[in-house]
Amino acid sequence: MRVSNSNSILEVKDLSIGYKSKREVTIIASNINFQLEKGQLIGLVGANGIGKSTLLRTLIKIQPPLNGEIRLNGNPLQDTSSIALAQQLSIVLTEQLVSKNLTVYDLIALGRYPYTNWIGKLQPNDIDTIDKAIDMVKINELKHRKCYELSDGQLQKVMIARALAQDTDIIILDEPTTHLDMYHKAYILKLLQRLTKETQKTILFSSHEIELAIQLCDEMIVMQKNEVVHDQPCNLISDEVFEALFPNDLISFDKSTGSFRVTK
Ligand SMILES: Nc1ncnc2c1ncn2[C@@H]1O[C@H](COP(=O)(O)OP(=O)(O)OP(=O)(O)O)[C@@H](O)[C@H]1O
Repeated sequence: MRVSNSNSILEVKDLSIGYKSKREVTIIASNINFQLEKGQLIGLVGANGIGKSTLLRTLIKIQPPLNGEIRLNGNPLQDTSSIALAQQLSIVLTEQLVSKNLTVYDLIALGRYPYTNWIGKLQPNDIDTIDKAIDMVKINELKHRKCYELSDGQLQKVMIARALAQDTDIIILDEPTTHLDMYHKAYILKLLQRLTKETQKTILFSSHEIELAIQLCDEMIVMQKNEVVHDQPCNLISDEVFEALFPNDLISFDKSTGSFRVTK
């Protein structure tokens, strides 16, 4: 694959994703092509069951691609060791397998595991990175609390701080706005937008908050039945990509406001 742009963090070429069992291969999406660059906020959207989580799982190397190439910082993902992967890519999943008995600080400190020795002893630069992550997400007042004491919105911020402490080029989040109210959905996505600008990290998230993603993202990946499209939100609107996302018997997309309306 061509490494055409030194700012390119993640490149996907002719990718097919899906599931293989002994008896059959189920292709969820194919011919996926995109290139994500440094400092961008990218929203991955599409209808329920279209394959967003499958795509993210493939990008984070939990699931093998059926076909095609994924390159992280120019190197094939399949050849990237677990430790090298953890130094370049961090993950925030919806259903986190965190021990909620940990304090917020200790949970965020776990983000440093790719850099600490086998005892996991934090060095001064680790502590500095953890403190910066806590400051950036503005959760200083939470740091001595136990994770089980947190609301969903607070826990989401803590998980984002943990990913920042991991100090990777790209952070990938699967539905970070699930369980949040309207205000906190906007808050979390706005926080991600600010972090891309302040840190120049690339942040890719999946979401059903299409209208917020249109307003906040630099680029979006839209999964449709027969095609996966990647472009800036304004181009996706003028190409009428959002009109084709859902059956139009119930909702339609209003180009002028960038929002969906219930058909009367
Ligand atoms: N382990 C699996 N084996 C086989 N098929 C699977 C598996 N996991 C998911 N699928 C199927 O893959 C398709 C895509 O699912 P996926 O969870 O990726 O969609 P999604 O866009 O993330 O959905 P949602 O928005 O509802 O979370 C669905 O048809 C689903 O049934």
